[in-house]
Amino acid sequence: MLLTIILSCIGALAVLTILIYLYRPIYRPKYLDDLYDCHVIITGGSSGIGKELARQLLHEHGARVTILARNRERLEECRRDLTPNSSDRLLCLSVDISQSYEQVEQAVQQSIRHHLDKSVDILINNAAIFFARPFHQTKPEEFEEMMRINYLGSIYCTQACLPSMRRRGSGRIVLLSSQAGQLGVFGYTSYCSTKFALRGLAESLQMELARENIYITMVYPPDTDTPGFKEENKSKPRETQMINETSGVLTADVVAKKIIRATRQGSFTCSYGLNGALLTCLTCGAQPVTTIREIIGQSLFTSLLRLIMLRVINSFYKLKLIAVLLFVFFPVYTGLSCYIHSSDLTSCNNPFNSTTYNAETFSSVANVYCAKVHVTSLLVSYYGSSSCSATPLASGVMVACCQADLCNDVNANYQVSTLLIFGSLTVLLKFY
Ligand SMILES: NC(=O)C1=CN([C@@H]2O[C@H](COP(=O)(O)OP(=O)(O)OC[C@H]3O[C@@H](n4cnc5c(N)ncnc54)[C@H](OP(=O)(O)O)[C@@H]3O)[C@@H](O)[C@H]2O)C=CC1
Ligand SMILES: CCCCCCCCCCCCCCCC(=O)[C@@H](N)CO
Repeated sequence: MLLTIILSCIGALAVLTILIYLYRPIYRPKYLDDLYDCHVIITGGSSGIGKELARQLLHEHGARVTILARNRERLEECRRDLTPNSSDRLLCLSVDISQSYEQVEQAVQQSIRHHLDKSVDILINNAAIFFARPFHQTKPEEFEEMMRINYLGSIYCTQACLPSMRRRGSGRIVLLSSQAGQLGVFGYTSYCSTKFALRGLAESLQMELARENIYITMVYPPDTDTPGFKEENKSKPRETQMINETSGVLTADVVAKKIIRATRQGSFTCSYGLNGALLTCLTCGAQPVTTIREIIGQSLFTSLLRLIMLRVINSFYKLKLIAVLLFVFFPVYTGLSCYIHSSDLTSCNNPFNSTTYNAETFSSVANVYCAKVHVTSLLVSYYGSSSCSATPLASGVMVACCQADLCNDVNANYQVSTLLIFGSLTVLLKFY
């Protein structure tokens, strides 16, 4: 008996050892301890995520940074912002990374000369353009331009930096993708394609470069509050907005911090929040891994995630109808209840009673809330963290909170009725 137990223990251990050996991470990059005096090139570093990366690398890590972007005024403003006392640690060069390889190469050479002939340690391919628009409203030239900047621009910069990294035998290359580089999203026919292209590039290139101690990091942020994002929002289809809202909005500061960490670790992927982790696990495909945690997570959970994703996608396909229902219902309902409760509401500071109120601000505020309500109910039901009955409740609470936002003074009657009406609406939608 004892012998059998001992033998099976040894057997189990042997199997485990073999499994761990077979499934060890494909490569293990060395952690970059010290970024002081590191030579970093950031494309699109004059705005948003790129600018925040430049700021943190300069001021928190003491790196030497070169920013490549087109607009000279924005570059100059950025230089003043980041180094008010002017410093030779920051070089800003005006170049369009999508025009020609030669121009990009010249800029990289200039950067190397400027930073005391140090070869490039880290290249961050961050520059991109983006907009959300249905396929049939997008011109062929717009597809071309986006591909040229987002994809070819990254190729040119990577090719220009690689020789010096190779010579030294180490380097890190970061490619800014997006959650929209992990799944197709309504309105992103042009943008998604460029980000999917980067994924193919990253997987193939990593296979070539791992033996040379050069590691690639693909970054998949959700919506991030940047000048580019604000511009994009001016003409975003509602469907795109509602889908994107499921992942929330981050600040450039948070996004940049994690990019720097992932780059130092040499992780192949860098994602954000619960949706990010789930999407990265679901879309792992044939990409390399650098940690045992990823191997276990991906091999155990991808099939389950596929099932959940099918439900999520199903709701994305039906968004239009749900959106119409909600967008019609919400303003009408809120208008009515403002009218009914107008005496309660006058006592508190709410925007609907102020003189600046007009129909347009009213419906745009209402629309944002609608999206949030819908998204909350989606999340609650898909993550299965609560039963069906929790969904309308969560939405009701959400609306109640939104209205408390509008009206500093919390009015109980008003909110209870909101909760009930919205609760029943969400139940209807759920069964539909
Ligand atoms: N903000 C978001 O919601 C998200 C962004 N991302 C990705 O993060 C990256 C940065 O986004 P974000 O900070 O919002 O972008 P912004 O639009 O705020 O900034 C883009 C930067 O890229 C530069 N740029 C654009 N085209 C070129 C070009 N042809 N040559 C050189 N530089 C160029 C711009 O400068 P100039 O115009 O002067 O050339 C600017 O500095 C992008 O790759 C984006 O796809 C991913 C997920 C979400
Ligand atoms: C099982 C897993 C469930 C996961 C739910 C899926 C959620 C998808 C959200 C997609 C968000 C895309 C944001 C793109 C932002 C961006 O890149 C732009 N701002 C720039 O153009």
